[in-house]
Amino acid sequence: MKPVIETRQLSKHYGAGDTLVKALDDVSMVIQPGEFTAIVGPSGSGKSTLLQLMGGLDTPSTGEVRLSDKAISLMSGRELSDFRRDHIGFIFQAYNLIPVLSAAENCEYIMLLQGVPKAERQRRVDAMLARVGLEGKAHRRPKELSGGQQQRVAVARAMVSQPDIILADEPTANLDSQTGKDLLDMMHELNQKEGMTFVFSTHDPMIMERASRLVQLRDGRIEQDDRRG
Ligand SMILES: Nc1ncnc2c1ncn2[C@@H]1O[C@H](COP(=O)(O)OP(=O)(O)OP(=O)(O)O)[C@@H](O)[C@H]1O
Repeated sequence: MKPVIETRQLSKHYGAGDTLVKALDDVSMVIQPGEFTAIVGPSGSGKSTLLQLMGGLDTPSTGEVRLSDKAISLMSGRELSDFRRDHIGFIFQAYNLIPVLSAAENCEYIMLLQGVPKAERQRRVDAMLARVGLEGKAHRRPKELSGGQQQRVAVARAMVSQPDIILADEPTANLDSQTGKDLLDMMHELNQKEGMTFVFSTHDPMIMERASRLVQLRDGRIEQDDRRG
């Protein structure tokens, strides 16, 4: 199977000399379609840095990221932003919804940029909001929704443009444990039923328990990489 994302000897350094920080240090890994991967490790071990580089939101100091077998470094800025838009869904700890747009409009936005026709946009938004349990709340703005509901909108927004992979940076960190569990159940179901590939950066034991693969980072390096079942 063609990997969704591959990193080759990826490093990200900040500063120099005595103040050099190796946020990521020689990380090579392959994410296969259908995986439900948790990247774990102590605070400062490089989890967010790895996710940002994997999604082409940041550039490495050395090494390479390949998305669907294409090297990011060979893409122009425009090509990369189009590629990200069309192939990668992002979910962030702080939800990052657009406050002035409704739940439905937040989901519709990327499809507008993709040029998806209106009727198709509407169909996909309705189906996806129902899928994440938000039917009836399509017209609410983020501030009229709870944290868990906002994160559900973020999952719907990430899924609705039919990406190859969802990169989720500590998606449950701001949620109480029951709301976090419900959200995780929903993402796990999307993985199991629809084969959506997920990579999480997380401290959440519930995500670690469900993950099909656990990658442990320490000081910017992979300490352990276990696939289960
Ligand atoms: N812009 C930056 N400038 C300097 N150092 C940075 C920068 N961004 C990250 N770092 C450093 O890189 C290292 C890895 O940071 P990163 O945010 O990836 O860790 P993390 O594992 O996601 O941590 P947490 O679990 O606390 O979110 C840390 O030592 C951090 O201080």
